Amino acid sequence: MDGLCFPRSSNNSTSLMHLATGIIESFIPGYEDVARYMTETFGFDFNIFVSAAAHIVTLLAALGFLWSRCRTVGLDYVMSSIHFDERDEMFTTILNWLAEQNVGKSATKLKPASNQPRQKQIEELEDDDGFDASELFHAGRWSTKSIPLYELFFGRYRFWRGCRLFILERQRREKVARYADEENIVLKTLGWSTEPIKELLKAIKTWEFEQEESKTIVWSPQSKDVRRYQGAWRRVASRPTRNINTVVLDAQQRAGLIADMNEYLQPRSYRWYASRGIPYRRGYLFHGPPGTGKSSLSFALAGLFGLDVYIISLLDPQITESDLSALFSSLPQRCIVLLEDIDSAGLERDQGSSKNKKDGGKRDYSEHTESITLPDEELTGGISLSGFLNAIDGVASQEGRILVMTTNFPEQLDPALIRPGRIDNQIAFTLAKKDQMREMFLQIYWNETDPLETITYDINELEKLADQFVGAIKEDTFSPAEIQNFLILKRKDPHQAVQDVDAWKCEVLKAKESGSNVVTGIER
Ligand SMILES: Nc1ncnc2c1ncn2[C@@H]1O[C@H](COP(=O)(O)OP(=O)(O)OP(=O)(O)O)[C@@H](O)[C@H]1O
Repeated sequence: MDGLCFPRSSNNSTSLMHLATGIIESFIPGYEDVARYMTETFGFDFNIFVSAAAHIVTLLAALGFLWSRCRTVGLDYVMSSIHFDERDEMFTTILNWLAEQNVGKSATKLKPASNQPRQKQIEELEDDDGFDASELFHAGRWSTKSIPLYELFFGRYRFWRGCRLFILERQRREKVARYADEENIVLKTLGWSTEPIKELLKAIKTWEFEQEESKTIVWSPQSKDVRRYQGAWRRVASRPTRNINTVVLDAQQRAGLIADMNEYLQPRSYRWYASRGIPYRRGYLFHGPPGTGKSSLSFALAGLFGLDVYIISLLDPQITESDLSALFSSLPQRCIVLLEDIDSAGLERDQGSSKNKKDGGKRDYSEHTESITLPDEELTGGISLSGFLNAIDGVASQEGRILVMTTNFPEQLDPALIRPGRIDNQIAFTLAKKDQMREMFLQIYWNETDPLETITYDINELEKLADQFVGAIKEDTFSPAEIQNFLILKRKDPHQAVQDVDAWKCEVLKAKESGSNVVTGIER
């Protein structure tokens, strides 16, 4: 310290001061010169000033830290909270709800909504009339109009509901595995009861219901590698609900089916089944030729009763028998499980052929049907009939679900698959009857409720045209899908449909007879 010109004193505080000056100098070269200059200019020891400032800053930082700890611990003590991770059904709903509230609208940090169904953006576009229908459609241009949906970024948000303050914290969590949850949210409020948060959650659920009232949510099995962390099912679509009246069926058949499902779904039915020891499950088989409305009716029924649809393909190589059991056990209490084209799912029983015979895990179904032993594993699709029956009947399988199987070939199904108790009601779909064709014709051209249509037809005129149209086609000849396809082609003019129906009919029949199923060109 020889180079220093500060007045020397023998007391300890001065030597400490010089020590401090030396330390500061080693971090900030030139500090000594500045300190000397300041001391000489202003006539006081600048080192004392710096040292005091350093003490004050340290003290304030310590106090700040203590305050934040006390506040967190103290607030945690007087607050109740409910925690959600990504697997919880409410996780996305809460974020979506919040994004719509003032807190979401005024937030300065947002992120694109990861779980928002793409469908929503597309629907918002559908109302867009900024497109000229006479121009060629261009998907790229159309998609530039899509409005991305956002949700709150990680952080802490406060919002009021009535007189109560709520806090939402969106937190990133440490990754415990490749596909593990990476975030969670915590809803907090002041007080030692979680009731106000539960009330809020009920209101959020109601909001969600109102948002999706006219939607049917479709789920499919989660892919294998993420199933363990993100649950068995994944929401794949949210489709506009199909009005049950748009599926043209025999009126009595439709009414009977609706009454049957309604009776089953009523909460009191659960008690009735339980008190008699009958498993609370119901199964339907929709059978008939392709394009007769089996899938359409399944979705329309889901919409009518507000049920989600869970679709499983038994041919999915990712689904093993144990996966199937897990899928059935993690269904919600009320839903429709749709298994389409069950005849092609390769569910076979082992008849003792050397090809299929396996030693282990046999199950005897003699009690239910003829004396036949089924192995636990068959070849096709990895799911055997016994594995499938175990999954749908097993103790872990969710009660309250409705199983709908569809097939074009009911006669090919194993009796064990469709025995009462598994399939309680069978609905036969047929090729188009006269009444069905008439109803379809009227539905296509009667646009009373469609404000986008420019031409409206008088209902009496339409009824006359419908009669002419139906008069030209023999019933049980074409599927409703074929009729619909023709009417869509002629959707601009019902007169044209009546005029062209003979030519169309001949062409389709000719194609069917030749087995080609190919009809020439599209003529409007
Ligand atoms: N009964 C019907 N009422 C109204 N539309 C129908 C009817 N049947 C078929 N369609 C129309 O035909 C198309 C195909 O129908 P859908 O997929 O429901 O038939 P499907 O019987 O399930 O056929 P597949 O056996 O090939 O799966 C849909 O667009 C649907 O609107």
